[in-house]
Amino acid sequence: MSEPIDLLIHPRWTITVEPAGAPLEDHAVAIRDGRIIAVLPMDEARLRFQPGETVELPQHVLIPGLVNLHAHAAMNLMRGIADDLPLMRWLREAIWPAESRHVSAAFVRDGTLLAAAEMLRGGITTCNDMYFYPGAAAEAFAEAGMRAVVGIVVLDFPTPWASDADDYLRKGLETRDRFAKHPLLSFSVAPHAPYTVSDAAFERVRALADELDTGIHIHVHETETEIHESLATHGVRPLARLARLGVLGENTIGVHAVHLADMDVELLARHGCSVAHCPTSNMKLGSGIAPVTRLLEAGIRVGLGTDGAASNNRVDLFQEMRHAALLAKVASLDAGALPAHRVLAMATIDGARALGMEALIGSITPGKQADLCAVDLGGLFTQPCFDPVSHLVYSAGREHVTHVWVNGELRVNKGVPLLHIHDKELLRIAALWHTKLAN
Ligand SMILES: CSC[C@H]1O[C@@H](n2cnc3c(O)ncnc32)[C@H](O)[C@@H]1O
Ligand SMILES: [Zn+2]
Repeated sequence: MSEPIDLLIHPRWTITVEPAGAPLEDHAVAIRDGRIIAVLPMDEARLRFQPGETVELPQHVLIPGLVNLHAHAAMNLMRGIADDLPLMRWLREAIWPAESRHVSAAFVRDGTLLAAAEMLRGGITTCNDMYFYPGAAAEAFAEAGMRAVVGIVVLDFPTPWASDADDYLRKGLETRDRFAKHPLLSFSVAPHAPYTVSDAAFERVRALADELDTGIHIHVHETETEIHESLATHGVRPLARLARLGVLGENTIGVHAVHLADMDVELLARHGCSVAHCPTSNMKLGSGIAPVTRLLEAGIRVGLGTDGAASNNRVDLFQEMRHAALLAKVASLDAGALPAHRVLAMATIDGARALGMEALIGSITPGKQADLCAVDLGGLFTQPCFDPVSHLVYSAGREHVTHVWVNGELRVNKGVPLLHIHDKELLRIAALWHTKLAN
């Protein structure tokens, strides 16, 4: 008697990511109740299972859904609003003034919906987000059916969302309680950066993260200015200050980590921190090149992030994979630096590990949730195909993504998103905000 299952996916290649190894050919992935229950040769799958549905993908590669380890999803509404500026001028002269005028619950909900649609279509199934009005972001991710870790943001200055560090934490906690039972949502504590958060607020951040057993998500060592200012104000480099305040730990994700002395790498490694590498944002803001090879050699987990659409200006992990691989080679003048399979692991299982979600997502492994992405390698631009992993990183793009599943639910089918909200409506929303922000 064959076992009933909900779905059998039969791609040409399956890249499980873990265990690492050559792509599996002519295998199938069996899914029941949103979970992967087996990865096995198709011949065996035909005998063993009675699927409710079979999806044949004869020229596709199936990979785990991609994990965006750092995003400000709502900033999709500010794509292209201020280009070609370095970080501090970009923030102080353009972005923060625009945010203080326009950010609201409606802004965050609409912007996050747009970003979720862009991410899902590009194969991203999990987003580690950090933005104001986390409740509005959570609503949008839930509506889009996308997995997200929503940041409880903390700054020491007032914004439309909250007045001071206590207010950010109190409102963030209320939001977390509101979504506590949601199957796709979880929360982290997200102090913005060392230069916007006081020692006293960091102490509350650490206490809250300990109490809730959540991660900490923070921008660190993005520019040299940040380090000089910290030395002038606190007498130590930002990471040393965070270590002193107890903010560094196995659940801490440091975003950017571009300017690192040996002592900084040593601190990250000793505390078991992870790094969210955002190569495109680092290039576009002229921040520099993160020393990814050094970080990996020190045993530090490195995942990939897009950052927000105002500093990228795409929310596209295929782009980040390619940029990460190419930048590492340029930085070290070593073509062997960051090979394709390592970069794919960074965009999947390493991101999942950084989020403490490796038991749930990040690889095509029995027992994990069925967050999956199919990429069509049958077209002209990906011919011939000697190695699908090479094509994923160096040749293909998000335009080749055809199917995306989250928890076994189809979110993109043959390139067409299956969201409750249609593209036409999303375009109308974007146009409305464009008018508001332009005036
Ligand atoms: C507390 S909500 C997030 C806050 O961060 C700003 N932001 C966006 N990108 C970056 C970046 O690369 N470095 C530092 N801060 C960034 C965003 O505009 C919000 O104000
Ligand atoms: Zn950021």
